Amino acid sequence: MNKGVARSQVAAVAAPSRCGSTQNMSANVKVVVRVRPLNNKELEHNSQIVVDIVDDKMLVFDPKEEIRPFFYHGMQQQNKTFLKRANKELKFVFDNVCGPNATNKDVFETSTKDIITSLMEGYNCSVFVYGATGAGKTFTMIGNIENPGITYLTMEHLFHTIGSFGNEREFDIGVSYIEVYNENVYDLLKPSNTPLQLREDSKYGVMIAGLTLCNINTARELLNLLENGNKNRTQHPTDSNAESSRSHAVFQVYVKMRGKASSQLRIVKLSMIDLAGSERASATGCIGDRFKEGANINKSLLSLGNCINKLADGSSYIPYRDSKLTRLLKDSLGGNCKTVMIANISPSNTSYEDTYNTLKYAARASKIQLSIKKNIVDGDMRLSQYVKINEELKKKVKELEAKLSLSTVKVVDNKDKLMEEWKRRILEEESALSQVESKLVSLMSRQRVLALRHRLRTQAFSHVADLAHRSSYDALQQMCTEEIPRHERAAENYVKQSAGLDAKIKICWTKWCECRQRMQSLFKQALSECSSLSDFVEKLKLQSEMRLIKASDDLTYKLLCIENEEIKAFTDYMSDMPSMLKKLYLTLKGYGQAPPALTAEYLEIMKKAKLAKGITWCDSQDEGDDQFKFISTLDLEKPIINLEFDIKKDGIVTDLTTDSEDLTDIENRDPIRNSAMKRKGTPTKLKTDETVLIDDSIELLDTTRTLGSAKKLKQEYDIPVYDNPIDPSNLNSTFVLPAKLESLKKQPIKNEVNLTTRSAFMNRPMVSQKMLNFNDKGVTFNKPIVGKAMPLRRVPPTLNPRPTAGFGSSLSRDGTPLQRNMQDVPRMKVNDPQRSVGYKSFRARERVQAHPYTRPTGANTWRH
Ligand SMILES: Nc1ncnc2c1ncn2[C@@H]1O[C@H](COP(=O)(O)OP(=O)(O)OP(=O)(O)O)[C@@H](O)[C@H]1O
Repeated sequence: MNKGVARSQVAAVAAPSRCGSTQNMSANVKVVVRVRPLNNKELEHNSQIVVDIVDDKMLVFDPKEEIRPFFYHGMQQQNKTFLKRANKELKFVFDNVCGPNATNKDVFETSTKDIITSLMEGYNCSVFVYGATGAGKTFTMIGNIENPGITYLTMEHLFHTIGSFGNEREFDIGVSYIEVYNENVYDLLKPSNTPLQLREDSKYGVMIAGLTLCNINTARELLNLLENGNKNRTQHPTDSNAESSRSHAVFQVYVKMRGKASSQLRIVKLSMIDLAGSERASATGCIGDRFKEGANINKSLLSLGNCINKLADGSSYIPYRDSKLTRLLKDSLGGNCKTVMIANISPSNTSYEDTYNTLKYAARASKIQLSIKKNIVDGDMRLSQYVKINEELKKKVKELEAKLSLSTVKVVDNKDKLMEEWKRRILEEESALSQVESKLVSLMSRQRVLALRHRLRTQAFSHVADLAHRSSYDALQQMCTEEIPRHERAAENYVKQSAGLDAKIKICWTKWCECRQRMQSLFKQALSECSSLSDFVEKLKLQSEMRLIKASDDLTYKLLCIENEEIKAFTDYMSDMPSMLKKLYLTLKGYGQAPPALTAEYLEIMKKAKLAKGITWCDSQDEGDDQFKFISTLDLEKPIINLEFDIKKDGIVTDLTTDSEDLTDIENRDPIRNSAMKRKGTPTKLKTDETVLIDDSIELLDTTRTLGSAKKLKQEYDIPVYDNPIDPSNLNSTFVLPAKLESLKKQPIKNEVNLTTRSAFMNRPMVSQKMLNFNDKGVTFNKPIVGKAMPLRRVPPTLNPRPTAGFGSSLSRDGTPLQRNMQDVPRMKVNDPQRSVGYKSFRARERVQAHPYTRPTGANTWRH
């Protein structure tokens, strides 16, 4: 065996405590009571003895005193002992009772000598001393040089025993010495301020991490170790004991035995515990730190007492964890351990309570039943045993492998199930999403088709209206006028349908967004739990994209078909134009009325017509405009629900009321959107359900295209008064037609003035309910007014000389201030006999002037 101190892992040494083959046996805790002699103090105080030792196994606590008769004046007195409390006279029987004269050797002989035999047999053994402060625990355990304690004696005996086994076994002995002070564990062999930690292992039991183990070979070495260790132990004087130990000291010996002939290995542990004394603060007179020590001591001893009680009662739960001490003694008290308890008591009545308590605990402890087993590993097994064990292990391995493969299949199974479950959930959600999506796509397609049809219809109507307006052909104008209500109804229907679709799209789009959000989070969850679903998820995403692309393609195809039909109709319409144009041109030419510019233009058009491989759609510029984009694309992310093909935008009527008097200004404000809508003769729907008709009934107005000039013309032209006078200052070319145009149209049209101008007024349904003025000076009439562009009697010219009016001048020839852009036109009188001639010549001049090719450079007309 090696000498000296060596650090080693406790686990390695303590390992065998719960392993190896065992031989079970039951045993009680052996309890030895030691009664110390009265100390000097007790003797000085004439203390009475309250413990009567009957024999080596029995004692009586607080025995009855022999009552001697007391006589006074010859009479026996009865009440002599009336102040004396009643004796308990409790009889206790223990494994051994050592009296005041017993030496440590005697105690050793009766208590721990036997346990060395048990230790050699392979049992863990434990000895602890219990008692009040100053009861003689340390004296029993450690003793002194002259009278060594049981630790030394036990170890001496151990070494003696080891010596007797010298030929049979090899031994290895390690010792540790610790103290539990204030619920902290300290190493007494390697003093440190850092407490050691207790570890509990199901296999090896309670261990102390970082504990120092010292190898010793002789009892003398042990004595030196104990002496050094005790120097490190916490001791403080108390009233009860001048050298009171304030901690629990645990001395442990690990013995490793290996049979020389066999390979049998025994590793056993002997624990010897010197407990701190149980105490009453009053008895010890402790205050401050000592009081705290005492409280902790009492606490751990109380836990020990509880454990002893529970163990004695056979309780299934033992509160070992209540204190460090009980955790350390767990093995000694209730585990695989032969245990000896030495209860130290004082015989003095001054320690009456302590002695009584100690005896009670000792009595309880003696009832603890232990189940102990030998810690023997038989290393001398024959080959056949190895083979058998090997086969058993192989069998076990196979069983485990089978279990493992089953569990793997199960895991795979579970994985598949999980994947299938996710797929099912995703497909369910996908089906819901595609249903909503298909509805949304269908609604949006309908919206776009409707918008396109409306746009085409509006354009077509605008073309016809423009043509009719430009023409003086009454039939054409009539045709256009009849178209108005139809167009109005169509526009109304469009607005209604469009609004309905917008609402449906909005609802459907919200649903679609929710579905898609759910779908996204489902994808996310599924992928986080089952990454193998990534292909499946990607496939679904692609499918969804494909679905949208297809829907978009279908829509584009549908729109193209509609536009194709339109182009075809337009082509048919246009194909008649060249022949008509040719006839007209030739007629004009025949009359010598075709100017060179007109000829050049005609030839240019004919050239183009010949070269044209096809017809270019007149609105081809729409390709680049937003409206066209809206129609032809399908963007589910941003559904457009406020269409702008009408003048309505967000429920607000586009401003037709303007300060500008120039029609061109209005048209130019938003040429792309409004040109077709606000050209003269084009009805435009207002918020009030009325229709604005920009209607220059007097063809003369074509010369100027300005309202100011129109007014001026009308004033100068002196158009006769009809039914109701209208203030010419408010006269303009815009009329508001009521919604029920049909009824008004049926009113008889007066045709009193046989003038083209008048006819233009009369034959057009210029039935006004309200007049719009571009200067925001509208006048409302309650009754319908028929044909009423009323002339204003001219204001007599002033006497002041007027500036000469000329071409482009802002003054008329007669000095009347002209409106902006006013053209110089000859003045005519309606009642003039030559009026019609005058008018005709006026129209002729006007037309010549109006035509861009015919702006006169002199008085000549063009003749070919
Ligand atoms: N059997 C005995 N024979 C002679 N003296 C004894 C005996 N038992 C105890 N003593 C003496 O009594 C005094 C107190 O003993 P000891 O220190 O062992 O008490 P203790 O129970 O360990 O007290 P504490 O718990 O406070 O440490 C010591 O001086 C000791 O020498």
